[in-house]
This record gives sequence, C-alpha cells and structure tokens, in this order.
Amino acid sequence: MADFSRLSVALSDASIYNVGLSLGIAVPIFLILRVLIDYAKVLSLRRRMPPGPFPLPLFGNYFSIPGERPWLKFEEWSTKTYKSPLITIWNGTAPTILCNDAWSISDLLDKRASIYSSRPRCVLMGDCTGATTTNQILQPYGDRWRLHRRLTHAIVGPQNVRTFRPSQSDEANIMLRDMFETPDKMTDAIGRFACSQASIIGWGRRIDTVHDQLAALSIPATEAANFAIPGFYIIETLPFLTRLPAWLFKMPTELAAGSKLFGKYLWALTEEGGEATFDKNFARLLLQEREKSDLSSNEIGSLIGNVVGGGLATMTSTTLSFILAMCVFPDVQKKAQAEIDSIVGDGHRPPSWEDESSMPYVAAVISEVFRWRPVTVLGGMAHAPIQDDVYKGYFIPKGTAITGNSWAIHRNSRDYPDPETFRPERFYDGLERPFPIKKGHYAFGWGRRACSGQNLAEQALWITIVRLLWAFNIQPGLDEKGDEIKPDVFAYTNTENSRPQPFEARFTPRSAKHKQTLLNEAAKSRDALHIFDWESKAKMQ
Ligand code: HEM
Repeated sequence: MADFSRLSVALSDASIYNVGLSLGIAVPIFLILRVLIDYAKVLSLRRRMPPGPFPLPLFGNYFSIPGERPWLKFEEWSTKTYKSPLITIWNGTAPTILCNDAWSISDLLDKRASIYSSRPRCVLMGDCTGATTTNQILQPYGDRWRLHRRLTHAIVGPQNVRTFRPSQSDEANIMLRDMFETPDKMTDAIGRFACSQASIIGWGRRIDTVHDQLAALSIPATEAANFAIPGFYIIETLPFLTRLPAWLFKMPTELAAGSKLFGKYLWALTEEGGEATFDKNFARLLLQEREKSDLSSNEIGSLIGNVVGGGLATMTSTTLSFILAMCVFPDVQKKAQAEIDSIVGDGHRPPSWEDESSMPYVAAVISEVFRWRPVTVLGGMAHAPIQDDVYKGYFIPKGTAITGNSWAIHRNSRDYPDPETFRPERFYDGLERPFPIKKGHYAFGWGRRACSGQNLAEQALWITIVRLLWAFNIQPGLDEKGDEIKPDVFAYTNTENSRPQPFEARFTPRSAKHKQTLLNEAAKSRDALHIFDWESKAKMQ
C-alpha cells in the first residue's frame, strides 16, 4: 500500500509538472498565434481601406504617430504622402479613418448619417468608466441615445436656450469687468464665465470664482477629451492592459474610482439643483422626467455634467483664440468696432441681443474664429458606422472610428484661400467659396451627432465677443521696455481641446464713457445675479 501511495504522489507530481510545462508552452504559443491571426486580418483589411502608414503587429501605427500635435502629421500624410483626403491609421488592431477635407467627411457623416451616427469603442472614456451606456457623448446610435439627445435639446435647443440669455448677458458683464481689472487673469475670467453659465443652466447656482469646487474639478476633467486622440494612450492601442492587476497598471482602476466619485458628486449637485430658487434648471427638468424615462442617477448626472464638460474648455479656448486674433489682426477689430458703433452709438449702452441681426460683420468674425482655430482639433469624438460600407471603392468596416481632422479641413486652401489669414470676409454677405453646409465650417462636428450644445455656445460667444469688441481696444501685452510682445499664433496646446498657450493681452476701454458704462452695467448685473447665489453643500471627497 505504502509503495502504491508513493507511486501515486510521484505520478501526480509529474502530471502537475507536465500540465505546468504544457501550459507554459501552450499559453505563449496561443498568444503568438492570436497576434499573428489578428495581424493577418489587419493586413488583409488595410488593402481594401483608405491608405496610411504600414502597421506593426499588435501596436499598429502607435510608434509612427507623433506625441506632439499629431493632427499636423495626419494632414501631411493626407496631402503629401498618400495624396488622399481619407487616411487609415491603426490603433493596435482597430482602424481609425481620418478625413482631411470637408467634402469627403460630409459625404460620409452628413449624407450617410443613417449609417455613420454611432460611436466606436472607447477603452478609457467608455470601458473603464462605464459611461458607454450612460453618457450621450459615447452612447451607441439607438433609442437611449435619442432620448438623451432630446433631453439635452429640451434645455439648450435653439428655442429653449433663450431662457438663459439674461443670465448670460449679466455674466458677460462680470467677465468684462474682470478682464478690465485683472487682464493678467483673462483665462480665469473666461473660464469662470463658462463654468458659471453652465452651472446656472445645470443646477441654478452661479460660480463666483474659479476656486469653487465645481470649477476646480471640471477644468482639469475636460482634458478627458484627449482620450479621443489616436495614439495618445497606449491603453487604447492595447485594450487588454485594462485586465492587468491594479498593482501592475493602476490607471484603469484609478479612472474608474475617480469617475464613480465624480458621478456621486454630480448627483449630489443635482439633488440640490432640484430645490434651487431658479426652477428652470436642467436638474429640475430631469428629476421630473426621471420616472417617465427610467433615468438612472448616473444618466442624469452625466446629462448635466455634459453641459459643464462640453462647454467649459471649448468656449474658453474659442474666446482666447478670438483675443489672440484681435491682437494680431487689428484691422479686423477696427472694422467690427465700426459696425458696432454704427448700431449702439458712443458707449452709452453695450450691444444686446436685439442688435445681433444688425451686425453681420461681428457674426462673420465669430465664424472665422471657429474656422481659423477650431477648438476640437480632431473633431471631438469619432463616429462609427453601424454596418460595413464602401466609399469611392474603399471598404469601411462596421465599427471603424471615423473622424474629421478639423485642423486640416479648416486650412484647405481650395475652400479657404490664404488660410492662415484671419479674414471674416469669407463669411460676410454669404459664403465666399462653396462649402458642404451653410455654416461654412465644421467646428461643431457632423450629421446627427453634431454638437448638442451648439446653440448655447453660439449664444454665449456672441454676447461675449460683441461686448469685448464694444468695450475694449484689445492689444498685445507689453514687455519691460514698453514694446508690444508679438504673440505666436501657432503656440497652441497639445490637446484635443486645443487652446492658445498663455499670452498677454491689454484690454483698454475705448473711451471714458465705455469704461463708465461697463462698470455700471457690471454692478447692475451683479445685483441681478443674486438669485443664483447660494452655497453648495455637495462636496467631492
Ligand atoms: C465652442 C463650443 C463648442 C464646440 C466647438 C463643440 C464641439 C463639439 C464637437 C466637435 C462635437 C462632436 C460632434 C460629432 O461627433 O460630430 C461635440 C459633441 C457634443 N457637444 Fe459640443 N462643442 C461646444 C460646446 C458645447 C456645449 C456648450 C455643450 C453643452 C450642452 C456641448 C455638448 C456636447 C454634447 C452633449 C455632444 C455629444 C453629441 C452626441 O454625441 O449626440 N458642447 N461638440
């Protein structure tokens, strides 16, 4: 018996050893086979898709995409290397098609919108945070997304957004005062304005300083848009990294924990907003809609969170680009001011909404800002087709990420001659050149997924820009010798929401009368805004 039992132990030891040995050999062989099969699929697909750099196994084009402003490289690949408006790059084994001209992207995302209105898989923003099902920006095309879009439009759609004109006008006056008093903090003044108008819409509470927790948390959170840049994060290239234990790779766990906490914070704000004195806020609307549409607290939080997240960085960057343009193109500024003066006179009142239709040149200035420096430089968020498609002989598989290189689209000299010059005349008195859409630019994206906050953004930017032009001569900052510092118009951040690197500008009131009026208006506006002044008890721990 004893001998038998020793034999069986020896046998079982041997079989464990053998199994271990077999696994040790089988697992790597399986993994290598898997990589090779995936690579074979990539190589076979790429022959039928738009051209692009040759991908490596597993990593795709990860190593050929520059870390610094990759949109410039994509434009070069499109116009010089492959001479094709559409190029394909591989995020690991997943293709992304980048459209580098307005006409091809319009053919796909506008004209074939019934196919191209879903979203591709997003590892960081979607898988790691669970937002794919709860956040409109990421939701796949379908009924839930339609519901979210309808709800967003119920608060900031073309008609409904007018409810917020008075508070926007008051906040713009406060912003003007802040620019006048502390021009070195212009970015804070604009960021506070953008955050406050979003918070008023969301929860009926204004933001008095950028140190408010909502502003302090939201400003860095908007960097999440970078997750959409192909090749920016290795995890988008190698999604299996999300399965590694946290001690080995902590980013996914930290992201998940952070977004859970932020979600709780948004919900706490929403509960407060439901009780706010100003009852036309989004929280109130969604809480009423909650049962009817079976909305989860995460969905409600992200719907309101998008008003802050969608508008904060985009509006701040666009306003800064406008200021930069005015510092560099003074003749445009003078022409816009002449138009404003012809309508509102000598500074006794600031321009208001009723004046909008009488100021076509100001409208053209704003369109040119969107064109000259489009903020979402790679189109914000890629679309994805819900079925395989063929375009001009190229195969586009279902689920492929497809987006516009807005940088390249807005600098195409066929559509915009002399594209580096800031020239509002391109948009004045009709479009100077044919363009697929009436707007004449694609700063707000395409087709059915085009920006839901467009009307809000345009309304806010109009009142901001027209009042800045009315109140100030905007000029570059001065160095120690008193000479103007020429700003670098190409010094922009390396981010999806691209904004000018810090630069100095002077805001000189255009006359004593303008100065007096702007200070009086700011004081009146501060009183009017008291209804939105209350302290939030919601805190993110
Ligand atoms: C200058 C300001 C803004 C710019 C340039 C901008 C740009 C964009 C772009 C390019 C997209 C992607 C469109 C596409 O997929 O084709 C987008 C989507 C979106 N934006 Fe904006 N945006 C701005 C302001 C806002 C504001 C103020 C909000 C607040 C409501 C907002 C909310 C959204 C939402 C919810 C989406 C997702 C739409 C969907 O997938 O159905 N945006 N935006």
